[in-house]
Amino acid sequence: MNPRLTFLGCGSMNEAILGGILAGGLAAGQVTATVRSAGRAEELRTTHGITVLAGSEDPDANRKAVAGADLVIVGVKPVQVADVLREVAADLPRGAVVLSVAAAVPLALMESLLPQDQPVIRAMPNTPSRLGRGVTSISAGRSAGPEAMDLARRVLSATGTVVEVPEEQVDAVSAVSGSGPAYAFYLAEAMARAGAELGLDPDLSALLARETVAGAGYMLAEPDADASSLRRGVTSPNGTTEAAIRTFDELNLPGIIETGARAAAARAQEITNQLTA
Ligand SMILES: NC(=O)C1=CN([C@@H]2O[C@H](COP(=O)(O)OP(=O)(O)OC[C@H]3O[C@@H](n4cnc5c(N)ncnc54)[C@H](OP(=O)(O)O)[C@@H]3O)[C@@H](O)[C@H]2O)C=CC1
Ligand SMILES: O=C(O)[C@@H]1CCC=N1
Repeated sequence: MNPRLTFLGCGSMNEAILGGILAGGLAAGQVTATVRSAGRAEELRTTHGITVLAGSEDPDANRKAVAGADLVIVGVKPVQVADVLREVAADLPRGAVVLSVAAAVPLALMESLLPQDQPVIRAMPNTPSRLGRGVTSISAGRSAGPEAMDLARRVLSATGTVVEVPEEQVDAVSAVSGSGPAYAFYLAEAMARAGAELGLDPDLSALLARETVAGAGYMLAEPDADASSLRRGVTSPNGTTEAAIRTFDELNLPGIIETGARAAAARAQEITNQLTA
């Protein structure tokens, strides 16, 4: 079966998923997306050849876009999810699976806004999905049975790895892999700055940092890769890398990263509390 997909909202995250899915072979003719602005709609049409409706031009864009959909991927900001679901609730095909990628928006909230038996799935993807190298968690809502979960897994497999987690773990997934690409880019930025401070031309240093983080990522992507043993492979006893890692440990960089991840998860909980108050 060639599922018909609708993306409600198509910014950074949903465009990354869209890119992965189209590269995986789904025909552009199977896909409809909605956005707010006409300019963004035109950009997406030109880039991907899909049908795009803009809310600023057609107030019924979301309602029209869900007609005939098998899978509806909701990718608006968390605070907009409830309004968008309310808007499309009456137009959703009965069996259409609604999959939300929004951080912090609980299944129960989404289910309360949709018809009783509508299958709802909460997902936490990340932007490397565009290259088929993403990792996405999925959590089933009360009416999302094996068929709905299989459809989600099948469609999302084009974007990379798909794992299933209980909903209470989604904030932790978000703190590791949802936000995680930003941590890796942040590391690349810091390495580039360090190189420039050590006297390298800033552009050269940025190139070295970028290629290094990307190259290390490729090594991590090999089957059975293990971050610790790969790190040990670079760290000669009494050598230069050991001096750097010892310094990171003395400054408790792992603890700093854990504190950052805890802040991300706590922020998700705070948003959930605001949305459900
Ligand atoms: N960015 C990431 O790495 C990740 C994001 N997420 C989640 O993905 C969701 C989207 O985030 P992100 O892609 O970064 O955000 P963006 O702001 O990039 O995208 C939001 C999109 O929603 C569109 N939009 C706004 N209002 C409406 C509406 N009423 N109807 C239809 N479309 C609308 C916007 O259109 P326009 O462009 O015209 O304004 C835009 O295309 C969030 O809920 C976030 O938690 C989850 C994991 C990772
Ligand atoms: O920053 C955010 O809120 C979203 C969710 C995970 C990654 N980006």
